[in-house]
Amino acid sequence: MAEPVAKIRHLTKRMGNREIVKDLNFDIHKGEILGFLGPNGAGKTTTMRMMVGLMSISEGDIKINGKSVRRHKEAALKKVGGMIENPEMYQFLSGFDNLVHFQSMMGPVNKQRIKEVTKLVGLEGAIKNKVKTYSLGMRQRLGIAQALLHSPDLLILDEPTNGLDPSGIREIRDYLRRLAREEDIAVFVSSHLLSEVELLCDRIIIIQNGVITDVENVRQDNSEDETITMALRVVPQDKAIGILNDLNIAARAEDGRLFVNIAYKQIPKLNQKLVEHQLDIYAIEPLKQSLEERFLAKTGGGQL
Ligand SMILES: Nc1ncnc2c1ncn2[C@@H]1O[C@H](COP(=O)(O)OP(=O)(O)OP(=O)(O)O)[C@@H](O)[C@H]1O
Repeated sequence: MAEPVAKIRHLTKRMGNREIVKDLNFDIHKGEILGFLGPNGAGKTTTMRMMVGLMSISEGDIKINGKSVRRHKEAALKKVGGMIENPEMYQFLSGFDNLVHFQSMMGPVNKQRIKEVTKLVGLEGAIKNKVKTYSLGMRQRLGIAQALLHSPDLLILDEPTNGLDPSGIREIRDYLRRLAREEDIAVFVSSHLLSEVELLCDRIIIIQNGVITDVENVRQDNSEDETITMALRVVPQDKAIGILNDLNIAARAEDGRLFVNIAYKQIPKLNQKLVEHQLDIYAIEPLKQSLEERFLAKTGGGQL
């Protein structure tokens, strides 16, 4: 795998005698959307503020493209775009003029880039309208466009879907996925909603009380030897059980389905056998556990 865009090592933040963030270690890779999931007050914003240089680091370091945020802050943050808390916008200016204004504070205005980022977040039709006419979702997208102006390799977004309705959440999700895929950007996004990060992210880091308690792959690629649980809806069932037994696969019948634990690579063979014996196959599907179920199983019902 290519070098990670960001390497977070032993990252710690102290305020007074409290450790708000304790010894965080993780990497963020190009093209991935990494979720940062935790309840209110877990330390997500504090971590992100350190990652965009808005807050000093007490201990440890963050390296972006190999450059240390602690020692070479300006060079390290050159390729980082962030939207932490609600983006500040001029309500009486158009979205376009807001982007021009923001870009002019950082250097020369590049209208071509403004057009590109506008397209990336799907605001072409409204970019000349005043921001005060925008919905919350459009403002969030304009904030993301602003963070993208200088073509960052790493985009850091703190609760970008906060306060949005389901269609607004969906829009942000679609645009972020497109960004990661088409621009090959690493996206690090926080949320306190498990169901939301599960839909959006490739991988999720769970933080509780300033400590990483879990890292989960959301899009699971099954390796050949991995054992998975499959649910089979086949008729007649007793004949199917006989075939499974011949293949040394134990089956459990429940609710009109058969549940089997088999190696991923055995699935085609099983399929073939059932067809050969002319069984009626209605479904052969992996029994997926939702992230919530996996999380509850791991924490023994712990609260997020
Ligand atoms: N400037 C500060 N001084 C003292 N304590 C702080 C400060 N900022 C944050 N905290 C505390 O640090 C903890 C983590 O806060 P943080 O905002 O990082 O959490 P969070 O996971 O982003 O939660 P939320 O979603 O509510 O913003 C909280 O207990 C908060 O009260």
